[in-house]
Amino acid sequence: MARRLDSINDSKKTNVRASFQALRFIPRFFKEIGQVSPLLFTLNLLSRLINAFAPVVILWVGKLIIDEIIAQVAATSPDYTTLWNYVLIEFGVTIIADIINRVIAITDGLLGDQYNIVSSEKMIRKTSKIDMVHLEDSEFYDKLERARQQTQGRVGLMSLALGQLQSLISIATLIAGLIYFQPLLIILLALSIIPLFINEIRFSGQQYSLSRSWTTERRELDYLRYIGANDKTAKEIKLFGLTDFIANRFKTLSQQYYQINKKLTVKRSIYSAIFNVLGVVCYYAAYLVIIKSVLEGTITVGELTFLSASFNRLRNTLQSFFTSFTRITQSALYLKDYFDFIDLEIPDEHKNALPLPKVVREGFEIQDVHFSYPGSEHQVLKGVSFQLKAGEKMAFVGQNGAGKTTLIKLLLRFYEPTQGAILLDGVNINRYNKAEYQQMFGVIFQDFFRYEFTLRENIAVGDIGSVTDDNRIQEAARLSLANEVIEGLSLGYDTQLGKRFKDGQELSGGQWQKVALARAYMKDAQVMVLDEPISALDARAEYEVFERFIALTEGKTSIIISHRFSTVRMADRILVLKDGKILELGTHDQLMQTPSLYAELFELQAQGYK
Ligand SMILES: Nc1ncnc2c1ncn2[C@@H]1O[C@H](COP(=O)(O)OP(=O)(O)OP(=O)(O)O)[C@@H](O)[C@H]1O
Repeated sequence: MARRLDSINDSKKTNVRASFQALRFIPRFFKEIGQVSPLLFTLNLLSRLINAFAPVVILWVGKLIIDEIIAQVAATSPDYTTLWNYVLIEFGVTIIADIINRVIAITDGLLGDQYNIVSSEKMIRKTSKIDMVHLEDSEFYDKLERARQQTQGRVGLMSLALGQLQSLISIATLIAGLIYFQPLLIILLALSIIPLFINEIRFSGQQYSLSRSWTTERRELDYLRYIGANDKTAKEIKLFGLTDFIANRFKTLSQQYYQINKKLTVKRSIYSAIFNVLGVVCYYAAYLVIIKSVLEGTITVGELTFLSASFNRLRNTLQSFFTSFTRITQSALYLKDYFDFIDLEIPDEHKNALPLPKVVREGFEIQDVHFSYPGSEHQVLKGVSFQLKAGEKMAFVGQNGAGKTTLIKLLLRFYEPTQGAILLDGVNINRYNKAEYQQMFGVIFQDFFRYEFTLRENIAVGDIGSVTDDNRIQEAARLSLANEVIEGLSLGYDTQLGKRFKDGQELSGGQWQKVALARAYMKDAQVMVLDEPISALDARAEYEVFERFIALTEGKTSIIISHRFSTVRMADRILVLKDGKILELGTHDQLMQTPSLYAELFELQAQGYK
């Protein structure tokens, strides 16, 4: 069942066969819906089953009524009892069918909503298990986009597919009526419907191909829409006068899609119209056959109304059955994307994983690590080797793009080295269970996320299980100086942060950093990593924060990335990276005593403060 990511790189051309093949996902889709709420699902199916017979029953009673009227009009002493009973039956059936229709509509809505919740949750959970390598891959994002797109269409697909089952039974009963009275009508019916069906299937395949091949562009359109109307980008867009640039880019791209789509839609409509005319011709041919039978006295007038109405009803039901069918095949192709995504194979980390050391004894050993990002030729790390001893505080410094953050990402197993290895207590880190291994770290990245949650929740994301533990949250806030932020907030820890939601309060860059830093203090992590998350703090605050960090992580292994040398010097050892290689490694004093890049940069910064 599980599939590899690269095995679902289907070609863009999707044909009719692919549409039909995608239908194999429908039973699984129904199974999932059934599991969401067995009761609602059964009720829905039963209601549809009962109502499937309603059309033929109503038409048949209609025939009985007409025949009865004609009989009573011709009778010398008419008796209307049977007639009124028929009318009463038709009335009853109509009312009951209407009530059942409401039940179908309600259960459809409820089931659809519930399935939407369950499947969206599944997607969120699945995404969290996917490797960073895939998450940073644009092709992967296209898949995700198509799977997400299916989320919106799932409710409609469900009622459509269930409706098809109902239509199928109605069609069977109506066809049985036609065969009983006039088998010739079936041939006319087939003639009127089949070309329309083939046409629908053909265009539906083309429509999906088009929409699929435009996934990347649609993602770009979404992005342009987002940056064009967004509080975060508004400042720059205004100041740099980017509105026209973004709007024009959006317009050009969407116009291209519109034009291709329009061409296809118009073509599809023209063909449909032609085949529809054929349908009308067939209907009138059938009508003539029926009239002829009445005139020859082989069927009654009631049967005439029954047959002509049945024929017409069948034609309409079949037509909508086929149109819905093509819509279903189209949606089923998206369903395939969704299931492909859900079925993505995640290597079983628990198998053969070694137990993680409870306490790090020796530390990390980075052995001749080389690394290039997937899909890139550029070697970011070129043979990096060093030891990070247990309990040691190390600082990484180096120019922008030197590879500091990349080194951290490898240490955290977001990526694997393309060459070389990283050992923890003498064992390659990829031998440990990844989730457990990553739990060992308390990390704050420079591009930490600003969650538009409350302040309390923003701090608690460092250890979300403790979201109700006021003492821990307050202590973490005190250590990171985030408690100073609270003074300006109306609802204290319960203040909503950010501007997206009602009563949200925005923080300054430095205040956000203090909040993010508090996350690192939320859990008692064995290894702490601060990847330049406090660059926006004022000099006094940064110094204070680092002093606390050093004191608090006493005896713990930690890594600090910073461009401020006053901070860096507090580390036990300093590693200077240049173009993916280690240039220098030593204590502050050692590096200062030799003519080093570190000493040069340190002096340069110190001069600036004089
Ligand atoms: N996800 C990625 N995919 C491809 N290349 C990347 C990715 N992230 C970083 N790089 C490249 O890797 C190189 C090193 O980046 P890295 O973020 O490790 O530098 P850094 O030393 O932390 O820099 P800074 O001080 O600016 O944060 C850069 O050339 C960058 O363009």
